[in-house]
Formats: sequence, C-alpha cells, structure tokens
Amino acid sequence: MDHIITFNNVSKKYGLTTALKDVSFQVPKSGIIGLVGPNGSGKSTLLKLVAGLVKKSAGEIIVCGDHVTRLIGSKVAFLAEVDSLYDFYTVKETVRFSANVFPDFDEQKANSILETLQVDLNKKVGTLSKGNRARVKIAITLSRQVPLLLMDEPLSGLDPLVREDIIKLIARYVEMEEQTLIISTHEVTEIEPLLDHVLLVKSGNIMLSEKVEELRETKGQSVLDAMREVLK
Ligand SMILES: Nc1ncnc2c1ncn2[C@@H]1O[C@H](COP(=O)(O)OP(=O)(O)OP(=O)(O)O)[C@@H](O)[C@H]1O
Repeated sequence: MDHIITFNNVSKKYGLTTALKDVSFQVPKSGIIGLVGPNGSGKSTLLKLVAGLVKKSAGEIIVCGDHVTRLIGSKVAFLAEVDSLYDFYTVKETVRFSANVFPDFDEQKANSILETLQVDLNKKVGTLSKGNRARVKIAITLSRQVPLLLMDEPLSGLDPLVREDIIKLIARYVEMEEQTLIISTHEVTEIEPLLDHVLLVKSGNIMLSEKVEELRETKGQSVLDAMREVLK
C-alpha cells in the first residue's frame, strides 16, 4: 500500500454548511504532509474525518487500509486544536494517564522528550506556560506508536521561539521510516523545510496535492508561491 489515506468523493455537511465538497485525493505513506488553506476552508474537518471523530455525509474514506470507523483510533493519533489536558495532573501523571489510555503509548519516549525539553515532570499542567503546555501535548502525540499522526494547528498562538522549538521537535521525533504526519498550519513558511507533501484546501475543495520537491523542481515554486497562485 503506497497511500495511507484515500478519499473518494467525500462530502461533509454540518447542517446547512458544506465543509467538504465531493473531494477525492490520496496521501502518500510516510513523511510529513502540510495541510494548508485559509480559515474555514475545511482543514480541521478533513483531519477529524480521518480520525473518525466526525461522520462523513457521503463518499468513501480509507485510512491505513481500512474504511474509517471509530476503531481507527488504534492506528491514528490526533492532536486537537483544543487542548484536552487535565490541569490537576502533573506532567508525569499526564504521561502515565496516556500510557493507560493508549496501549501503543511509549511512556519512556514521552518522559525522555519532556526531559530533553526541560519540562518539569512534577509541575501541575495547570501551572505550565502556554509553550510548555504545547510541548506536553506534542510529546504525548509523538509517543503514540501508530502509523498515522494528525496535528491540527499545533503552532497556533505560540511565540516564534516556541514554534521553532516545536518544529525541531517534530522533525526529530517523527519515526520517518514508519510514520506519516499530517500537520495543519497557517505558519507555511516556518513549516515548509519539514514538508514532503502539501495538501491545499480552499472552500471545501482540495486545490493541490503535490510533492514539495515536485513543486520546487518542475515549477520552481515554494509552498507559499503555490498557495498564492491557487488562492488568488
Ligand atoms: N461543528 C460544526 N458545526 C457547524 N459548522 C461547522 C462545524 N465545524 C466546522 N464548521 C464549518 O465548516 C467549515 C470548515 O471548518 P473547519 O473548521 O474544517 O475549517 P478550517 O480550515 O480548519 O478553519 P481554521 O483554519 O479557521 O481552523 C467552516 O465553514 C466552519 O464554520
């Protein structure tokens, strides 16, 4: 299987709002995929459909060789834009809790990432700075030993130094040989050096699904250039 995600004619409506319109695309297996597009274009919806967190209205979604159901959670780690950490746990207890919830969780990896980042494991989550809270969220996601990692705007609301740190963390800890990461972001220029592939969404349509190298070599474009061309 050389594709980890296949969407065939997928639509998603929330009441009267159509968030995705009859989209078909495939995502290559392994590497880092940037999911980009303007506000409200359907990025979160696409990730939630892959993670089995919302139901499609029409079409077919295949992830890791299976039609998506709620059980896809055993193959997909999802870092939501909204934080679901418990303030009353210490960082160490948060890691322990994740190890109890996810059978695939590598507790040693999580503790080692957090120690490298100098996040105090004994601090309560509720007392952490925004940057350290984000680091905890990301360390936990990166410690799931699953084929597919999804991160919905992990850089949003963070200052440039923390963003840089988190981008380095992702580059270092995604198991490139075995995992695929899809990361939605508005910080296109910052994330571009990490990306193997880009998916560009606009008004519920996939406007571009392309290897970043291909963009550079055949069109001489950066991801930002491609976005400007498609979105103008
Ligand atoms: N639970 C919901 N109920 C109703 N409408 C929704 C819901 N979630 C998303 N939408 C609508 O679906 C469309 C796509 O939203 P989505 O959150 O997927 O976009 P996005 O690209 O992730 O946006 P952003 O970059 O602002 O986070 C928008 O019009 C949004 O208002």
